[in-house]
Amino acid sequence: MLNKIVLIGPPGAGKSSIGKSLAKDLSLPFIDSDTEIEKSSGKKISEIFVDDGEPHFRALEVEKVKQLLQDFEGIVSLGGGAPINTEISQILESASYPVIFIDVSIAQAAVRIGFNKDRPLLLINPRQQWMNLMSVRRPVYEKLASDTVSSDSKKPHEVAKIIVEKIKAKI
Ligand SMILES: Nc1ncnc2c1ncn2[C@@H]1O[C@H](COP(=O)(O)OP(=O)(O)OP(=O)(O)O)[C@@H](O)[C@H]1O
Ligand SMILES: O=C(O)C1=C[C@@H](O)[C@@H](O)[C@H](O)C1
Ligand SMILES: [Mg+2]
Repeated sequence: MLNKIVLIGPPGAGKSSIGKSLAKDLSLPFIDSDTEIEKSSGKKISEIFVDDGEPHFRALEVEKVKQLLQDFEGIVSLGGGAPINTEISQILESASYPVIFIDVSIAQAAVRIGFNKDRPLLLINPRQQWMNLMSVRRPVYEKLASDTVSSDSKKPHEVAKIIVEKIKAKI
């Protein structure tokens, strides 16, 4: 039985929006690693970056994501940088559940991300930073993904529908 689907991809791909739609379609619960880190720490991600630094955020992230991947049954949206951690990538690489890379072009990501202060890695020159992150991360996302779906020019519920079709075709 399908009890877990993990969504990976860069900021602005639509993981959180698509994940919620997918959860509704499949009548499964939804969880977002960023939101869970914020709940446990009582701080926004941007505050953790400013107050405690990125290494502290990454330490919280690896523990939270490992716990979610082990215990949570439903749709899991991971923070954009989570798959870069070796412990997390090893878990995803040997996973028996679908790992979906939500791809997006820089043109669409730029529109969606804008200058949102909630994305601490993209505060200065967000377009260039996003491209820098993607040049390192794209090969990792591609290696870990059991399927890739682009969210360009599609609404979250349309992407969710495509994901369901791809997964059902494999069962
Ligand atoms: N398919 C889409 N078309 C247009 N806008 C979208 C689409 N998907 C998401 N958005 C919008 O883009 C923004 C980013 O979406 P979302 O938060 O779901 O992305 P994310 O991949 O979870 O990003 P992050 O890694 O920063 O959490 C939101 O404002 C959302 O409403
Ligand atoms: O791409 C990243 O490294 C990040 C993406 C967000 O989901 C958050 O996890 C945080 O802002 C870091
Ligand atoms: Mg998100």
